[in-house]
Amino acid sequence: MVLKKYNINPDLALERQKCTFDIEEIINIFDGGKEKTSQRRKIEDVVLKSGLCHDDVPEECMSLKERYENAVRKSCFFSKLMKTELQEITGIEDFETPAIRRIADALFKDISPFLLHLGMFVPTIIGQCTSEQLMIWLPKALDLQIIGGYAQTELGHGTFIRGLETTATYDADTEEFVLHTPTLTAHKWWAGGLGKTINHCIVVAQLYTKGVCYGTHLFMVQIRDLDTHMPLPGIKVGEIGPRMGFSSADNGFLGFNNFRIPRNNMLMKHAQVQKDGTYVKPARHGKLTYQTMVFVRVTLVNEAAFNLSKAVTIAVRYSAVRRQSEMRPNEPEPQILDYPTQQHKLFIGIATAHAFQLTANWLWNTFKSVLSDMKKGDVGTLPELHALSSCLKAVCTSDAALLIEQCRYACGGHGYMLSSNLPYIYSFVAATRTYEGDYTILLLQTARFLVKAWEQAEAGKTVTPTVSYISRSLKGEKNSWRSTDEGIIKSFQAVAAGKIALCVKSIRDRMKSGLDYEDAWLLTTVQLVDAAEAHCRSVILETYCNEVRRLTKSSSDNVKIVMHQLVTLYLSYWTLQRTGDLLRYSSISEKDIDFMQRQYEELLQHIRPNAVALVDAFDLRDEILHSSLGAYDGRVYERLMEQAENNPMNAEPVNQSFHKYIKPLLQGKL
Ligand SMILES: CCCCCCCCCCCCCCCCCCC/C=C/C(=O)SCCNC(=O)CCNC(=O)[C@H](O)C(C)(C)COP(=O)(O)OP(=O)(O)OC[C@H]1O[C@@H](n2cnc3c(N)ncnc32)[C@H](O)[C@@H]1OP(=O)(O)O
Ligand SMILES: Cc1cc2nc3c(=O)[nH]c(=O)nc-3n(C[C@H](O)[C@H](O)[C@H](O)COP(=O)(O)OP(=O)(O)OC[C@H]3O[C@@H](n4cnc5c(N)ncnc54)[C@H](O)[C@@H]3O)c2cc1C
Repeated sequence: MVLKKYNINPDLALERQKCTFDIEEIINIFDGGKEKTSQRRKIEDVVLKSGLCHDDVPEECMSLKERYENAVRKSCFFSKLMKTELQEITGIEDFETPAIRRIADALFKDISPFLLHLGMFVPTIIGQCTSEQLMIWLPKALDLQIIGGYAQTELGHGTFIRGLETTATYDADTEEFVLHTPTLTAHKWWAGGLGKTINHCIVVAQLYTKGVCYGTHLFMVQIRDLDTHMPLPGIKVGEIGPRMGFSSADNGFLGFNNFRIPRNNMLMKHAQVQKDGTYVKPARHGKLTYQTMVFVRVTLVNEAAFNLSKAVTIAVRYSAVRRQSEMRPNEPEPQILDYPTQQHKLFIGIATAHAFQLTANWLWNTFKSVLSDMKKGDVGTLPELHALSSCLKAVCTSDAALLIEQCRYACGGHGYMLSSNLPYIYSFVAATRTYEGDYTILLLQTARFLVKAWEQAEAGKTVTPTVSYISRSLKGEKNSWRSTDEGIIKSFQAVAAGKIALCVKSIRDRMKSGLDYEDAWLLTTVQLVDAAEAHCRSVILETYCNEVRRLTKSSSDNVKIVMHQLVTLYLSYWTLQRTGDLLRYSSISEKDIDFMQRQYEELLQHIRPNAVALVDAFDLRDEILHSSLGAYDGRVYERLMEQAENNPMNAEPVNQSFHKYIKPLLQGKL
């Protein structure tokens, strides 16, 4: 749609006059510097001027088939743009640059069928191929001569990778692997792009050679003819059907009937099958084939932050424009943003978007540093990265989904309109809580690491920095509540330590009463999930505080003030959410809680004048927001009416169903 130009709504104009800080300063902080901001804006200009974002009818009014075809069209032209103009004009060659990710949303209100190509296919080639394999597939994949996906999940198994049923059996006579789908439940299910778009696929299958099963490994498989796009003989492939979201992409199913691929199509960076069928196991770590999942989990923390920033921008701008009810008899209707309960719903969204974005950046740097250790042959830092990326992916996607839904509630009935974009943002983020490792499963992975860390600390060994609070707790350090940043973080660490201690105790007590370790663990899993969540909270709180302090060192005082107000709001909010835990594991008193409640309510008032400016500082263009409620000019009612008038349902005054059914019904002739 072409966005009509309106004058700024006067309420929003006034809000912007109240701003106490330089918005550009905050924008630069989140972009990573002035230069990065200007580079991002340049990329956005190129894409927006390309005309690619235009749809003749609103996407939500298209059929599923039309939506898919429209998204393919845009993906192809966008890919061309990335290879040509974007590279030439901005000098950017890296597809994963956050700027490309952001502007992609101007093209796709839902998602691109090419997402998995860039999000998982290319990263798997980079992380799992030998240098010879890399030279064959990477240039083709980057140049989009081949388009791929990642087919791991099956109809019967997603979480439990070791339970996957697809087999890849090595035939030494022909030096080929035979891929086979032995049962109904062994069919690959869900892979993005698989339904209709891709011609290649990374397939995860149980490797058999010389009659022995060596567990799951990765294989590069061509599934469609490059010219006709017909499925190759021995391949059964299709689309799995309509979903809650992801409607403009094609999630697929895939079955193999003794389908042969060359030996060299096993991705052999870590494990190999030699020509005679001899298996060479990975030298360093058994789970290196899971690396792409770790990469995506890291990027999903960024997705949580970005999508939450979109939702809260929409809801705050709308709340500044919307007037409803009265605070005192006969007074004019206030902006709904003036209600403390509305501020309570929304300001935590702004603070959380900051917290998650800074945590995402920190996690990305940790990921890069672990990769560089691994390149040198050191896999010692991988378990901590796995534990961190697992819990942060789980908690950030889950919190973001809840807060996005809260933004929708904050917009009342209009938030329910697809044109608000809130339902799209929600359904996208809701899926991220499940895919790439379900919430519970990933927290249990972190819990495993925490219990081990506890045992190591008990044995007097040094533990990694993110769990050093465990050693302090074991040494008997008592928590004394202080309502400072550091004090609150320490108390949250005391909560995590207390919960881990109880888990360890429960497991041991259950074992003493005769259970084996597996059963004792299983019966403790409710507590273990809780402990891992508590650990994750302490990591986010600490990272957020540290990063704000570091990044605002040379900022103006006004930016320091407002960024720190958000940090304090975040700390107070979580303190009040977790009073039960804090009363149990820290020395917080009822008086302290009263103080925190008052502080929280005062902060809402302090932040109120800057609320619109703070969401403006996410610097999200209208074309990215796609929202009738959240546009920069605040012309909510004009846009809602515009959308209604453009609704294809209104193209004819009388729908044909009247003549076919209603009239005969009215006349008793049906
Ligand atoms: C042209 C237009 C384009 C526009 C687009 C714009 C471009 C932008 C591009 C970038 C975008 C980025 C966004 C990306 C979005 C991508 C969309 C993704 C869609 C979804 C994809 C998927 O879902 S793929 C499938 C994912 N599946 C899972 O995650 C399954 C979850 N299950 C597991 O991970 C495992 O089964 C398990 C961990 C639960 C258990 O595994 P297993 O049984 O094998 O292990 P154990 O439990 O026995 O543990 C043994 C031991 O190993 C450790 N461990 C486990 N996992 C790991 C790991 N990953 N790394 C390291 N170590 C691991 C575990 O902790 C144990 O350790 P111990 O020391 O023994 O305790
Ligand atoms: C939109 C979308 C896109 C996707 N894209 C892809 C893709 O491109 N490629 C791909 O391979 N896959 C993809 N997936 C699949 C996704 O990775 C899986 O759905 C996800 O990993 C969860 O696995 P599952 O569906 O088997 O859930 P299940 O494991 O069946 O989970 C169901 C419930 O059981 C619980 N549960 C399971 N095991 C345990 C346990 N051990 N302990 C306690 N509770 C347990 C879970 O917590 C959950 O509540 C996609 C999924 C979605 C929704």
